[in-house]
Amino acid sequence: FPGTGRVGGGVLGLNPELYRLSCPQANEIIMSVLENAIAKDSRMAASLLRLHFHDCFVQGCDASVLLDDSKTIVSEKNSGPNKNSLRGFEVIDEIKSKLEQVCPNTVSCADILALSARDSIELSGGPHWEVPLGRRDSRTASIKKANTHLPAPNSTIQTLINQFRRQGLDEQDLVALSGGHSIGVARCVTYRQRLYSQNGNNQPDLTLERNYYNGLKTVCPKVGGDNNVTPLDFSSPVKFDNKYFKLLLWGKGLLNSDQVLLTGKARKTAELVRNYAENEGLFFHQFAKSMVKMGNISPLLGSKGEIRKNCRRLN
Ligand code: HEM
Ligand SMILES: [Ca+2]
Repeated sequence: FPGTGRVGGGVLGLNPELYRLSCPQANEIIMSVLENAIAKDSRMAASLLRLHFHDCFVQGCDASVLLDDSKTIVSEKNSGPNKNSLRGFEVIDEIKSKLEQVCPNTVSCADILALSARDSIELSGGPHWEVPLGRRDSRTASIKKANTHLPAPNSTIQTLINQFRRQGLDEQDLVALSGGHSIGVARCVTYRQRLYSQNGNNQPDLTLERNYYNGLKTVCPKVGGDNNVTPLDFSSPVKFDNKYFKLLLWGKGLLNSDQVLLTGKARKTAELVRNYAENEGLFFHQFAKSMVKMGNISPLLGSKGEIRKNCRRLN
């Protein structure tokens, strides 16, 4: 099974069938909570996808991102990339409490994050994939790694490639997973630099298409409005599709980290952007593959970690 190879000391790898006997209702419960949550707030699918990503890039997919501050924990929620930005914690709480009622001490918070990300994509019109299961929950968190390992929106292409490589992910994974920005929104603070002073020279990023740039300036003024949000993919912000890549071809990527996949002078990533813009099936196929790969980053297996009863705190 995937996940087996990269773990030292675990006796078993991850297994998509893990809860078939121990919690057969798990999939249905998760799906029904998500359907309601997304019906109430269409952005929630995007927020849950991002939660899984921000978990996996910090200590691996171990639900470290869900831990609140406590005597022994410095929460990752207060790191630069996460603060005032991550959302969806209440939805994960609701899923966890329902699962604890029907199959106590069985489904880990880390697996709930992976399954919620998968189901959110499906509910948004994207591909389906099988999720290897059996990640256990950490007894630690790392605000330091959250501050250093999560990519920044003004990253260069080389920084993005390096940060993904450090997680065992290659350029194909970087470009396909960036397609997660097919849904959801970003705050003005995350892209303001591109509008007003891309290189500290009081000039906008010249790769921004003119009309798109003018529109963005109205939501994101030079001063103030830090938390004003705008879609990452304005052409279909709640539908998971390949429009994100088409927008990049037209100079309408929102974040610098989006646009440099095409313009950043890395021939491989630029070619992948063009391929995914052209062929949605190819994008869906690679996205599913890369999500499984990301979901397998350093899981806690065997007797490592624990199955938390409440995702916000240690048992
Ligand atoms: C390649 C490097 C990446 C960078 C630099 C990046 C950066 C960002 C930033 C700055 C935001 C807006 C946050 C805010 O304004 O509060 C965001 C949102 C989002 N990101 Fe990424 N991201 C990256 C990769 C990914 C990946 C790999 C995924 C998932 C597979 C992902 C999924 C999302 C989603 C779904 C949202 C919208 C969340 C919402 O609306 O609540 N991102 N990202
Ligand atoms: Ca983690």
